[in-house]
Amino acid sequence: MEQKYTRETRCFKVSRVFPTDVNNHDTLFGGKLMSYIDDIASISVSKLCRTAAVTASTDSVDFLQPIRPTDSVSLESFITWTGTSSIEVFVKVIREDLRSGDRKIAATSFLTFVALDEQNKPTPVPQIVPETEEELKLYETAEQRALMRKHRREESKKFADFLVTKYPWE
Ligand SMILES: CC(=O)SCCNC(=O)CCNC(=O)[C@H](O)C(C)(C)COP(=O)(O)OP(=O)(O)OC[C@H]1O[C@@H](n2cnc3c(N)ncnc32)[C@H](O)[C@@H]1OP(=O)(O)O
Repeated sequence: MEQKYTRETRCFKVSRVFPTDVNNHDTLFGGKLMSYIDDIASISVSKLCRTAAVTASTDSVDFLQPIRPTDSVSLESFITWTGTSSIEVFVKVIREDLRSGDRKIAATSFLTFVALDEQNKPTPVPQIVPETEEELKLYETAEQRALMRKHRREESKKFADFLVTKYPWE
């Protein structure tokens, strides 16, 4: 089985917060941050598997700190765990006050992608090898998160079966 070190999947992105990126509280729009998160996570996934892959789920995006126009927003992503075709990615968002240099964790997120072959079917991915303390901690706790996701997915399917697809005006 092919293996890759976590560090080989690590990506980093730093942006300014422009006036078009903020909401009416003058903080970074949550949807913009979610788009940055999905974008960077997908690049870590490509570095791992080098095949097509889709976002299967996002566990949560925990917005811990507001990000203001005087901050920079940095995102770091890396693969924390792999199943057979599924890939867990962790994204850490840091906001830095550009006037003081003060840094805070502004958001964190776990996403799961699934690698696809040329027929768009799930396909096996290389296994990940963690090295640092942070990577090891996230790797060791990943199986538990994968189990919770499996359970949630089953519940979501049941819920979807219950929902109607009729439009309100029909
Ligand atoms: C990059 C983008 O923007 S993509 C756009 C947004 N994403 C999409 O459109 C994806 C839509 N969904 C799909 O295409 C399908 O549901 C897929 C590809 C995610 C899964 O396909 P299925 O045929 O249901 O896959 P299957 O049940 O065989 O599971 C394959 C793997 O995916 C994992 N998986 C499937 N759904 C989920 C989920 N919601 N969350 C976490 N893992 C999942 C399974 O646990 C399994 O993992 P393993 O191979 O490591 O054991």
